[in-house]
Amino acid sequence: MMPFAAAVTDRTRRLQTRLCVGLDPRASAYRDLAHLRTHTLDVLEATSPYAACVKPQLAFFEALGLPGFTLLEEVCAAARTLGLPVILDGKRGDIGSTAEAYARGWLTGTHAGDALTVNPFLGFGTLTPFVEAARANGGGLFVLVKTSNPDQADLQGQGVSERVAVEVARLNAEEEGQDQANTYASVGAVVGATHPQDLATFRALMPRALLLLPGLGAQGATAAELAPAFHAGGAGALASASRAVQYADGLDVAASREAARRLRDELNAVMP
Ligand SMILES: O=c1ccn([C@@H]2O[C@H](COP(=O)(O)O)[C@@H](O)[C@H]2O)c(=O)[nH]1
Repeated sequence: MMPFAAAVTDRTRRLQTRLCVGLDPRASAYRDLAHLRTHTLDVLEATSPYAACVKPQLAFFEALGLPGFTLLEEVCAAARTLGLPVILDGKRGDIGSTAEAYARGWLTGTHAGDALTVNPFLGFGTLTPFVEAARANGGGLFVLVKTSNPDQADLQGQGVSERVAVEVARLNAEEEGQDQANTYASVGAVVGATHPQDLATFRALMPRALLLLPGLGAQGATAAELAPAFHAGGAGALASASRAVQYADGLDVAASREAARRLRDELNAVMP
């Protein structure tokens, strides 16, 4: 199986899409669990022709309890059938021994994804179990570098994000020589699409990292501002939208499909 970063890059090139479709199934939007399940799987299938990958938000699945884990497994299996790499958005991170369990569960377990978002806030050493699991399994990581929310400035300003970015680049440099065939290494970075003024800096600081850019649509970011995150030819980043696709017009799946198509086209129109 192709490593995660290579699989996403290959899909981007073949289907000409840089869109990551987020799945954040909100229980309050549905009659019952069966309704939530059907709609989530229908949105996944309907938007897949326009998606480079899919990003289930673990919080919404965990909030459903055991049935949520069952649904997550179904989503991951359906995505694989559709050829879509899966990024689990869990923002995991903890002391090393607990990080090992997170890494095992979310990168190698029964409900594992192809990639996981991770939080470096407990220290760079706590990323090691995730990095090892990703490298050993052809998986990917997205380290939180500068998140999309306005409150990120409380703690992520004043050079902190840049420091994390330098660590991401260092981890990726360790892979040089091991896997020169792949343009992008296993460790990617989350940089909010809501910070267009910073995208060129982070692109330059992390040349071999795939950038995950959440915040497209509902959080106000537009495709037109995201070009600096991409390398020439339009590779190297994934712009992510959840509510703007899944609930583009209530629960109308055709509207979700159309929103994904439109976002794909808007991103393609600004590629360097
Ligand atoms: O910096 C970040 C990291 C992750 N997220 C997650 O992405 C989606 C965004 O949902 P929208 O509906 O497209 O706003 C959600 O799951 C967040 O937890 C983020 O927003 N920002």
